[in-house]
Amino acid sequence: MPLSKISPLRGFLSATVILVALGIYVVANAIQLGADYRLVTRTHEVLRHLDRIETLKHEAVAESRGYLLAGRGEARDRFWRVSGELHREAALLLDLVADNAPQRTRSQKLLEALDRRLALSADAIRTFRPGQAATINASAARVSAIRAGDVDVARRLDQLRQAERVLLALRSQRAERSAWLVLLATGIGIPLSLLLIGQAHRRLARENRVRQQAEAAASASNAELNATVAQLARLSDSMGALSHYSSMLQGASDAQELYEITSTTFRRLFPGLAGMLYVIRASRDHAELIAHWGSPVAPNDPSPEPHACWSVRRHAPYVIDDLRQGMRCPHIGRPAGAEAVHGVCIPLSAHGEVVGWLSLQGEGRGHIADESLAVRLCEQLSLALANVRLRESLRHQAVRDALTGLFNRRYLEESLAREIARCQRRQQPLAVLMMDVDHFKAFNDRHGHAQGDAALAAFARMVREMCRPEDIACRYGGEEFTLILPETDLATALERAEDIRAGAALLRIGDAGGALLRITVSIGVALMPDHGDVGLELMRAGDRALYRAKHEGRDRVAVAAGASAIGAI
Ligand SMILES: Nc1nc2c(ncn2[C@@H]2O[C@H](COP(=O)(O)OP(=O)(O)OP(=O)(O)O)[C@@H](O)[C@H]2O)c(=O)[nH]1
Repeated sequence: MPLSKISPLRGFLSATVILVALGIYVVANAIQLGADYRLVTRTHEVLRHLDRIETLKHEAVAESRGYLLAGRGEARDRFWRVSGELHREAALLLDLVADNAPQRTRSQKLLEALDRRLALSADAIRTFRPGQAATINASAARVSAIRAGDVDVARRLDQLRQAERVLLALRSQRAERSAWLVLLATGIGIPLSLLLIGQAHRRLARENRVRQQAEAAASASNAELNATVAQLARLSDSMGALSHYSSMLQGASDAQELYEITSTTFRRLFPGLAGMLYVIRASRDHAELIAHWGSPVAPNDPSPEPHACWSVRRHAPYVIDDLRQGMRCPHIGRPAGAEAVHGVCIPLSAHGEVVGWLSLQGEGRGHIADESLAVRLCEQLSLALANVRLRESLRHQAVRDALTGLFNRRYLEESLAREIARCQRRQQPLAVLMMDVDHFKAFNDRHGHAQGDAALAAFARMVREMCRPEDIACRYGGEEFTLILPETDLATALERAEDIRAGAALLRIGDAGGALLRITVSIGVALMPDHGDVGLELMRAGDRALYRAKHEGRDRVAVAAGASAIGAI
């Protein structure tokens, strides 16, 4: 298997095994080398002893000859002393070669040869008599034995030396081989271990890198997943908020409720932002700030022109990164503080027409958070606004007279019955004024139908302006009008009727030629409970009083018959 394919664990294990085996081998070889060294040292000692034995043997022989030739006693004494020393050396030699049987045998034989040779010299010394030197020479047999002994000793010494030298060579060779093998094993084992460790380290580093990359990828995908989950949660919250807002808007009965729901919803969903809700008036000449929430960070025009907002001009949300520097909508003033203010204006469009806009503003620079949610909320608001307007318009059409804007006859009959019941419950009076424009046929004939319409509208406007909020002004039909005055007694009713009559007489209706036309009205007054307890009864009584006012000369007020003290004014 190539080294690069070995796993890091295997690599480290193999390197450890090699290093341990190498260590054991080196220790074993060191022990062997130690033993070899000791043996070599001993061989040198043996050789030294052999040299010493040879030297002592030569000394002993020389001393014996000295004694035999010169008869000096000192030479004889030295002979005995050297002989003793020679024996001690020989004993030491035997000790040194005790574990080597052949050398031991050779050493014993050398010792024996020495003993024999020294015995010859000792014998010659013992038999020597001063002045008898010539006798020695005469003993040829002894001389021959001495020479043979010398040769024998020399031969045995050589044998021992040869054997020790062979041993020395063998031991040196073995020690050298051991050292070389240690070197070889170390030279191979250590680089191989290092290679394995390096390879394992490299693989480990690579695996570490791969693991780190995998961990980084896993953590990135984890973060991505978390972000997606958070986004989904936000989306779900947004959808929930949107759905709740939508259902609340659908339940709203009028525009005012829409504004309140919108204000509450935006305050909750966009807590850091101030909101301004503008609605363009039906006349489209200006917009009106009809609701606001939060603390505005810039001044806002309460009644700007519709085109004062860029979102209306562009029919799209308009983001302002910083109100201090960017292209502000003209309806937003310059923020007073030094801090950046960001904002967005979102148009409210329904059925292709912009009906208003929502302006959101907050401290700091940039886009508002969750702008898309704000846009979708505004879409819902636009639809709800259009629906409420449509509903109000239909309701208006159903109960209002188109020419005068007053309530129509159907509404009159419904509300009269309701108001009578209410006043009866509270034991309060209720007055009904039946009003009719005098000689209106003649007015029409003289000035035209359009002028007639204008006169009716002008009269209706005047009546409406003179009404209290609880009064109900209606066009009964043609040029006839009815005014219901709840909780009004006869005296007050007559006062109000007289005010209307006088007001009508003061009306000036301009014709095409610039002339100012005048009208007068007659009014009949009936009172609940004096003239009846039901609507029809009261209206008939009022009608009769009106007829009387006409009959008595018009431009006057008459009270229905049966009323107490007050008669016609
Ligand atoms: N211009 C205009 N005329 C209307 C309207 N409705 C009713 N008229 C007219 O009002 C006139 C009512 O006339 P009459 O009922 O004869 O009464 P008058 O002329 O007002 O006379 P007196 O009520 O007796 O004073 C008729 O000519 C109708 O055509 C309307 O909506 N516009």
